[in-house]
Amino acid sequence: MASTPLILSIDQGTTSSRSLVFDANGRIVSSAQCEYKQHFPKPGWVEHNPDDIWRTTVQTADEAMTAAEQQTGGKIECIGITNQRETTVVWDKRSGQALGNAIVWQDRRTSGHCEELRLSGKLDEIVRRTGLTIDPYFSATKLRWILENVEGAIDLAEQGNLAFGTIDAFLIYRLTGGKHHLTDETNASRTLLYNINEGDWDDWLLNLFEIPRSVLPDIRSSSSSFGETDPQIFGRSIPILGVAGDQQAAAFGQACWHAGMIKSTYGTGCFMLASSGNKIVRSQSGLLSTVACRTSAERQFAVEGSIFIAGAVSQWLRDELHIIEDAAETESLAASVSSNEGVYVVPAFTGLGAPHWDSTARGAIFGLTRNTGRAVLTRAAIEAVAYQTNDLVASLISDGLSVDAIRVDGGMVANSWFLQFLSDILEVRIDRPVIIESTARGAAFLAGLKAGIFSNTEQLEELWAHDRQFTPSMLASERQALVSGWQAAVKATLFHASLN
Ligand SMILES: Nc1ncnc2c1ncn2[C@@H]1O[C@H](COP(=O)(O)OP(=O)(O)O)[C@@H](O)[C@H]1O
Ligand SMILES: O=P(O)(O)OC[C@H](O)CO
Repeated sequence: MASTPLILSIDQGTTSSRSLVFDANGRIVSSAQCEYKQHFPKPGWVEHNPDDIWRTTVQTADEAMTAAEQQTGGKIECIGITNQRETTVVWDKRSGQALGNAIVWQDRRTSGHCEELRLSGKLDEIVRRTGLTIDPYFSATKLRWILENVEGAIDLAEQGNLAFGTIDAFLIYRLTGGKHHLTDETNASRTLLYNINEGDWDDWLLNLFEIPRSVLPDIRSSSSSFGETDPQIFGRSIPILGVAGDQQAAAFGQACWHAGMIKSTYGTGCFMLASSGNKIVRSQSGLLSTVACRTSAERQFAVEGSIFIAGAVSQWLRDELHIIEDAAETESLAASVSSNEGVYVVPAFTGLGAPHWDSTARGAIFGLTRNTGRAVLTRAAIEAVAYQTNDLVASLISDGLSVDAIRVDGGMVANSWFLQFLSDILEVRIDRPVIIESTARGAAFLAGLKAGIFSNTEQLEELWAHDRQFTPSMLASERQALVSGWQAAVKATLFHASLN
């Protein structure tokens, strides 16, 4: 019997590293997952230990590969990598050893630097070049911070021995035994150092952030060759043929590559991407322009709304408030009460992202009474994710895009109560696919196309199937009252931030 071609997809996420093996029909054959420690050394700071990222990646990859090969008699033919974006790490090119912890996308330590940039009148030019905005979220100010504050970094950079990367580049470097310092264009487009119009690192931005060009990886398109793994790691060399930032990979895994198609991923944060095909669409209402995955010569783009806290509200309820034991409990608790009783949670724990972009905002709860208990608080926290998505949809609409249906994925979409509420608030059909691991699937698609395991994107489109559709059923008056309550809560939160 001919052996089945298999694809290993490494999904290095904010809270865990996952490895999934897919077959030539885009089905999951095996998977392994390992959570790792989050470091919060100061208020607003979030770090990851790069060795934890490396260890959990190799461990889960090994586990998933062994299981899949034993189960099917097939062989892993290629690897796709997808990763939490913007998170910034530097390492010594000679040893591959990181200089300190990675600064995570949620980290706010560079708020002051961002404020200075805004006040210096650079916003419009930065937006024009990058499609992004000025915010600590992106990599550039984090890298600048490292060069200024991490011992030895600037000296190594001057010697040409310092490497910068988002997590994809770090993993490629280590997996290829230090042979390749590469990133892909979707990850590059999130650094604030990449010119979205020209498709390359931008000298004006490098100069502005004082970043030496020698620290930067070379950029490839997402479905291309990123070298082969060092045989000492998995016992043999395996080509890395697909790399993309996790949100772009999720859009690809959801087959959202025609202009106008929209996906929204609910992991730690929520990231909504609307494909704009081969055009860069410039939002006038707080959304970003970003590079999407492509499989041909023509570059592809998307409009993105980024919300920093989505599934992480469940972790907050579990780990900080201790009012639930498991994220899955939020579904039955939210459904156990008939309304939010006027309670609104604004989970601006790490500032507010799109469309407000206020890195100084902090979380708030409104409408508490002596009667407010864990069920109402949980419901309000989950509802907040839907209201935040509604703010993104309002931005898309005011930018002239139409929103007919949204394909959703990520850990939080296991919560059907949330998806029904989301559909009610958005007044839009929500499609949950059979495979909600779209991120990993997207990276597998990118690698599998390059390897010839999949013949074209039409074939991949046919592999997408929905598990359940959620359609709006709430009374317009009820919806309006809820959205107004949310808007008032956000306004008060922003006002409070402006006082500091
Ligand atoms: N049933 C659920 N209801 C609400 N949130 C959930 C549920 N299941 C998982 N989550 C949340 O989803 C997130 C995990 O999703 P995942 O896609 O794995 O995230 P990431 O890739 O950011 O690490 C966690 O924040 C978790 O709290
Ligand atoms: O790891 P996730 O799924 O929370 O995604 C993080 C995003 O890429 C941040 O931009």
